[in-house]
Amino acid sequence: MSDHSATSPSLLQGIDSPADLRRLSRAQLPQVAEELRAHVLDSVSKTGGHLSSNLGTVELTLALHYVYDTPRDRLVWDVGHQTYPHKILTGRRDAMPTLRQQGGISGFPRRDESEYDTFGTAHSSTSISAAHGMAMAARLKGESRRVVAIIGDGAMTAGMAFEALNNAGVAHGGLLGDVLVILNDNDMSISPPVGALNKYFTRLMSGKFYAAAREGAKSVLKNTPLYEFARRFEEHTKGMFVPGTIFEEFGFNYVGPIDGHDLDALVPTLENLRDKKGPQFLHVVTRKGQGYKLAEADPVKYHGPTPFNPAEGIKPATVPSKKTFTQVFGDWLCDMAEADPKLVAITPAMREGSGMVEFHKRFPTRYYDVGIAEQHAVTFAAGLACEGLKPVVAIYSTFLQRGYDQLIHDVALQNLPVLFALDRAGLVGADGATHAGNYDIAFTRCVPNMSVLTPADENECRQALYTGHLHDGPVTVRYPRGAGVGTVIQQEMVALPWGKGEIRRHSAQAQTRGHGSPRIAILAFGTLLYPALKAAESLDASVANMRFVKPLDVELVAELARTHDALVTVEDGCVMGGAGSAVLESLQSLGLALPVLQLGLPDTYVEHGEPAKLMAQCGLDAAGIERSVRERFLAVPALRSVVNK
Ligand SMILES: Cc1ncc(C[n+]2csc(CCOP(=O)(O)OP(=O)(O)O)c2C)c(N)n1
Ligand SMILES: CC(=O)[C@@H](O)[C@H](O)COP(=O)(O)O
Ligand SMILES: [Mg+2]
Repeated sequence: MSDHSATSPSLLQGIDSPADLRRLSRAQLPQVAEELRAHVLDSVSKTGGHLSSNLGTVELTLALHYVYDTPRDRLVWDVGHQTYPHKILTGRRDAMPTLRQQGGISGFPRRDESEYDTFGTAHSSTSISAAHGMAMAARLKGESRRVVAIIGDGAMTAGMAFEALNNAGVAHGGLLGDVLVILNDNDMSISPPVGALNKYFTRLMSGKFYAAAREGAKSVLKNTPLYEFARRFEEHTKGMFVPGTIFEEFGFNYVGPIDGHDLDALVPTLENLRDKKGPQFLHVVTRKGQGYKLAEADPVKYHGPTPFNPAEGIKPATVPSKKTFTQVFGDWLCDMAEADPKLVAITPAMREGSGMVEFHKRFPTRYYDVGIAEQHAVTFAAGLACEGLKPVVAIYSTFLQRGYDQLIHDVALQNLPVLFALDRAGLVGADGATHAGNYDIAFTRCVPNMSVLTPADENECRQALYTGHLHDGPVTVRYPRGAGVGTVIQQEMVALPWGKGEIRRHSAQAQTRGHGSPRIAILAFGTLLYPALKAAESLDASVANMRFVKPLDVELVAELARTHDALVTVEDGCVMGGAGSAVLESLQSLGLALPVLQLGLPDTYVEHGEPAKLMAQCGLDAAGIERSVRERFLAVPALRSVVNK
């Protein structure tokens, strides 16, 4: 990165809104781009966040806010992980040190954060649908505004993007939306992109065509006035090199590919497209990590780094840290694949995040990265299972939401043995509410044939995955982001007793309910077993590690209900419909009535922040569990003596 800003007064510091940007001359834009890129690198290196994608969208963002009348014109970003330059130009420059921190600005666009964030997002491939909706609304309301969807080549692989193209490219009751779709093609997803579409994009921007376009454009367009430049640029890129594309078949006017780091190409092309009616499609070529050599060389490593020193780059950790649950899964997957040739593994574009790099290396023919296509991932697994294979779908809890109908209709209804390794269960931290895996217990346990396992620690996670793999039906094994308590992981795989929990702590008051001192039992699901055990010490409560939400260990529930005066359920999923609800349902059918306190994630969206602090805020650390138990049972006369201690 060259240091333009060292020699001239800062332009970026004078931009508090896009209107300020639009007052600058075209000749000043390269300096703004340089300062913007430096600001992104500087702030992300301090806060952590999505770096490579943001370095790649600097010029595109600048050109869009320069050409379009934002916020009147709508920019709809896909995924939204590349919106830091947009945030900086739209009044949030000085808030960047708070990015993804508790109480700070979000790492994604949010309608409640800025009027420039036209559509809340973080799950991919929604932009064209939303932009089409906005464009049609403008037509119906008689407003003349432009709507632009900016979507990456990775996000473009999802079926939803094509559903939207299919709909946006034709007239509805004679009305056609004025929508521009910009394909930001950096030839990368989080990991290298996959699939036939990627091959197609590669052909469109292949050395031969794209390089010739750039060179040809330079000579054709030299010394032409602005409007003429734009007109000829489009003609040049369109007519000469890309006679017919798939996007034209969808009803879009395709322009490109153009260099997304060249403001002299971007600004006139956008000006030209801005004034066109109907569905437009602009193919822009960018480089992920542009301008920061280390990120250019390894955009995967710099996709979402934690804080680092930009002068040195990301250093390998010196102290070996505890294994994350993701690593536990990755190790198990390789060991299991070694033992069972029927195992195949699927990721919807999350190879690194799901811990599958090693599996991909060692078992390339049994590894499937299907792109950002969660629905397909699930039904594809169903097909594999129909033919006797044992598919493992490694998927973040939040992204399984995309494949819910497929989970019910294609997998569970046919009782197919598909193992869902559900990573990022519970709160995830800096990504916030969009990525929180709060709902999977509730939405999987209600599906017939599904089994739902909630291991408490690393070793149990390995054994739960093994147990799930052996089971002849659909199973989810859920585990959170990051590390657990750090239990020793036993290499030997031993199946957990199916549908059975275990008592991990006995209250000292080992009596039958109603006699002697009152007793409380905590029924813990998943990793919250450990804070529950801690809370139990001062409460002198019994604690059960339930392990299974479904099939629930009803015998254990009955035993605990008969020998205790109150039950507490604890889980890192939503309270509504969650594991605690399963316990209540079982008590009801057993005809047992006693006070029950359900602890879990609240019926609100928990914002971004540090996971431990957020869990404490939700009352799900040891102190919070203890506090809630005391508060709740203080109101029950029969239990007052135990919680008053
Ligand atoms: C539905 C969904 N699945 C997976 C993800 C995780 N994810 C976030 S960004 C990304 C890659 C997107 O690639 P692309 O759109 O090309 O943007 P780039 O990172 O290249 O800038 C993925 C897989 C997501 N956000 N949403
Ligand atoms: C934007 C997006 O969806 C991913 O990049 C996500 O932020 C990754 O999260 P993890 O860091 O938990 O893998
Ligand atoms: Mg990309």
